[in-house]
Amino acid sequence: MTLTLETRDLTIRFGGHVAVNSVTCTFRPGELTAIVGPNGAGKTTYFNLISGQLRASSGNILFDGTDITQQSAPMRTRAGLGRAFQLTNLFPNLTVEENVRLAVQAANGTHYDMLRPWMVRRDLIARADAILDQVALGSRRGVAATALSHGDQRKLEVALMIALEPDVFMFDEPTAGMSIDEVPVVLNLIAQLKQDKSKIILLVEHKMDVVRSLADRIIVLHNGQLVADGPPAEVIASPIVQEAYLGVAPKNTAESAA
Ligand SMILES: Nc1ncnc2c1ncn2[C@@H]1O[C@H](COP(=O)(O)OP(=O)(O)OP(=O)(O)O)[C@@H](O)[C@H]1O
Repeated sequence: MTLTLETRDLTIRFGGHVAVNSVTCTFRPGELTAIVGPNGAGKTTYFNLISGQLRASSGNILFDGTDITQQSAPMRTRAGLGRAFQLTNLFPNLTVEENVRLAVQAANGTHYDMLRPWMVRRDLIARADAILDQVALGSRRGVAATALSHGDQRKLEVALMIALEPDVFMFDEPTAGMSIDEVPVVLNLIAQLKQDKSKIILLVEHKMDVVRSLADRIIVLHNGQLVADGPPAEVIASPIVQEAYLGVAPKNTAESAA
């Protein structure tokens, strides 16, 4: 059976406000889905529901055929849902290299062989090195996580997610706050991850140029509801998006769509 991630009538209420309203959607491997919509549409809330940071008021989340609606965020991570760590999840005083090695070890913990510790250790070190190169942090390996620039911290967050070898990669505005020269590194990294067609990739993103360059599919949330779903060109051109998304934030999108 193909791996799928599915939300069924997923809903969350904050008091009287329905932030995510009965969203039904299926995500499949080999597809990068961008989740777009105006400010306050419910994108991050939907993301948090999927990763387990928030609990649904009603509806279900199914991952690989299992209902994970009631599972904690760590359980979902172990099951294969990867979300970029916030800095608070890192060891801020450890170096970049130490953080990545710890994540690689955590991912391989169950396979640890007491009789071959050095052999295993060499494998893990090589894996950590490869990930550091992949995210272009090789030259920053000896720097404490807390001393990194904002852009490098975001890269480290992605490195830790890669280390955990998830089936689902979740990116919430991965280039937010980055300097102009840091952005391509992260976009190339996501494009590289897309090459592995066994992965499901979800991306919350405001910048339409980023969405256009990476997405295989776009879903649009508006007032917590799923209002469009399809190939990028089709969704961007649809009247509901022109009105609901581009219409609501003309300045933002006119700039980024240019
Ligand atoms: N913990 C919370 N308590 C109360 N209301 C919340 C909470 N989290 C989110 N909301 C509300 O839910 C709605 C959706 O917020 P959310 O952050 O998911 O939107 P978004 O589409 O990610 O917006 P943005 O693009 O601005 O990040 C907003 O009206 C927000 O104020």
